[in-house]
Amino acid sequence: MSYTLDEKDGVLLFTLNRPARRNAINNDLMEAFKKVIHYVHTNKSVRFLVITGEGDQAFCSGGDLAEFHRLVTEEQAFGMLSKMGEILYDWATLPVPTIALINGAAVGGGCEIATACDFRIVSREARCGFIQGTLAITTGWGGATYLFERGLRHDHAMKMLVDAQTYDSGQLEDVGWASSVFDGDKLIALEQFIEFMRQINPGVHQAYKEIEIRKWAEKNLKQRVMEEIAQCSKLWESEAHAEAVGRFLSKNKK
Ligand SMILES: CC[C@H](C(=O)O)C(=O)SCCNC(=O)CCNC(=O)[C@H](O)C(C)(C)COP(=O)(O)OP(=O)(O)OC[C@H]1O[C@@H](n2cnc3c(N)ncnc32)[C@H](O)[C@@H]1OP(=O)(O)O
Repeated sequence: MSYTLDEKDGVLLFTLNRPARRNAINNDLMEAFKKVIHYVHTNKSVRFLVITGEGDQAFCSGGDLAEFHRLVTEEQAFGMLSKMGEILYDWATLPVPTIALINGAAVGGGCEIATACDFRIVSREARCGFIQGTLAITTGWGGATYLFERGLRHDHAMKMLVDAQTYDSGQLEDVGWASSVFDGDKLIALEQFIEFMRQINPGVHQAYKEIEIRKWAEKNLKQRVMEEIAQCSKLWESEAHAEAVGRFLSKNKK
């Protein structure tokens, strides 16, 4: 199974379980995201939605380059990118606090998924970054649109995107992307992070989420996400992108 889903004491823990692929997102995992979103909407017992990665190497390495390398044209790319873009919008507008429990590298689309969450709790050893630029593309799942919504100083947000480099946990906290940095057991860190939230009525959490969701509706956020995705789709069919992905996929091959 490419993921696990555990509900305990109001916390729904969604674990990406493809460690041999650094928890890369393939079509199966996109369907899993949809199941998780439906579960949250239909189970009022869920008070917090947490996403994490299996193992200690990666939270999520973004789209599965082997699976998606087959997508060549702008139209083919838009089909996959917009599917995940819709999913992430539905994720970002859930009525419960969403937490990215970042146990390792969060790069590319993995960084976008974390940015679409309300909170990012980052392991001291983790490195995260919007590395899409190194593949001659831009963020393809709405991550830049969410990043500009997260209240970072504009130059900090822009530099994360245009540098296309990974940041260590200290840098991520300095620029305001990481909500907190933890050492040791991630589940202990999670419980410490939600200690006070647990004491508050879920209706309060839902009301605060609705304030942000109303703002996003007024600002046409979803339309802006789709425009971001259309832009990435155009770059996807470039020779530079195909060559960059080909280099990555051949780098470890004997
Ligand atoms: C799809 C759209 C979306 C967007 O446009 O927004 C994106 O996500 S684009 C960006 C796609 N992601 C990447 O380019 C990241 C690629 N991965 C890495 O940079 C590294 O793997 C890293 C930093 C995550 C971890 O490095 P580490 O040294 O720990 O591991 P390896 O690189 O040796 O990888 C181990 C193993 O996993 C395979 N792998 C890793 N990432 C992916 C991936 N995204 N898709 C498919 N497979 C991946 C890698 O090929 C190795 O396989 P092996 O068979 O063992 O050689």
